[in-house]
Amino acid sequence: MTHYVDSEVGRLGTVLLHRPGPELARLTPRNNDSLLFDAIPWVSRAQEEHDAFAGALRERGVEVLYLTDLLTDTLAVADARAELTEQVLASPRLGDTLRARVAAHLTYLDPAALAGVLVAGLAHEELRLGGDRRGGLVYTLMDRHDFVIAPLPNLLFTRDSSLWIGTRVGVTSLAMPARRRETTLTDAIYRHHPRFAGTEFVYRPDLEHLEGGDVLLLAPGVLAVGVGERTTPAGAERLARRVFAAGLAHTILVVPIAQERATMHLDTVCTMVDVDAVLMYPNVAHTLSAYTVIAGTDGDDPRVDGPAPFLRAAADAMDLDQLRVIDTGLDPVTAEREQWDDGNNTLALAPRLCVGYERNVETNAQLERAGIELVPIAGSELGSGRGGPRCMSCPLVRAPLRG
Ligand SMILES: NC(=[NH2+])NCCC[C@H](N)C(=O)O
Repeated sequence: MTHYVDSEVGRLGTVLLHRPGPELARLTPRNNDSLLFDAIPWVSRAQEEHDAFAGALRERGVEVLYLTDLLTDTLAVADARAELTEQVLASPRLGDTLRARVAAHLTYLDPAALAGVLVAGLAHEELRLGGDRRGGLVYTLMDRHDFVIAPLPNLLFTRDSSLWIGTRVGVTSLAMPARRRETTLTDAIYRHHPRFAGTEFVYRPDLEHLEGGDVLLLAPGVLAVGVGERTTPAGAERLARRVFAAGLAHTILVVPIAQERATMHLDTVCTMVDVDAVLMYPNVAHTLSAYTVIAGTDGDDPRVDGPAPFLRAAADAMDLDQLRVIDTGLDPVTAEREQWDDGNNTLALAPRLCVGYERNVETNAQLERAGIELVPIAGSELGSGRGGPRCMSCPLVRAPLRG
């Protein structure tokens, strides 16, 4: 099985999704901020919306893999099960007494049930230790609303926890505490699931912070990496060194983005919809700048040029006269609303064909005017975690653009 991705727009063959489940039902007004959701989603409607998203992909010939299915298969591998169990038990929040109780609880779960707990977490009352203080001091003092194992509601955004460049997978290094455990799951899948046997890694979760939403494969050999709230300059430099060493790219554009929630990843302000066209948030399109990083010779440090305007630097690196820009929204207010609602965050199924949220009416009209076909999906509930079709998908196979 060859997995291969060298662009944002080559015909999509296989994608990794996560169907949201009981982990979303853990969100309350008390914890939604720290769990990085802006509202409390209606779970069954979010699932319907997600099923429609997956259906739209399948209808267009895309193979959809679900993270929970891969995780369940992976947990049937003894080493993977031991490793993943050890990782949740290692949390210093537990203490030895509670740790032993949780370990006993997990031992009896079959792979599917264990996958369920790893994703949805374990609430205080679910452990059912009775009133005899068998959980020890930590369990006794734990708030009834707290989790013994925290849920992973942002697993929905599979874009961030792993990424593919060429034939290699990168397991990323997530910046926010609420998401860090996600990569224990993606890492175990890629290292132990038979489908990925022999796959080489381009990035590891113990390296400097880097999230998939910040990485755009502008063209074969050319990457853009956003640095801001999530990916650090050190993460971008580390990725550059690793892709250069592996011969996966010759140029990396490092793009500083505002360190705020509305622009947490580069793909919240810019996605590609054709080999030479980007959909961009107009309020930043012409102010965004980029540093061009190219491989040093003979193991020297990479060379850094710039800054230059992002659109100019990108066109040069991609060997184009210019990059076509399609705006999110028409006026600044509509643009700001639609950017917030992930109008920019489209998933290309092929050049000039992409999936986007139906609610971003102006952005979608702009796409149509530019000759881009849009497959609209509903996202009123899915969007409450601040992510669109690109964030909710991790491409594993795209038809190569490289000649
Ligand atoms: N690639 C993306 N834009 N991902 C969106 C992730 C949203 C998620 N709630 C977070 O804050 O991490």
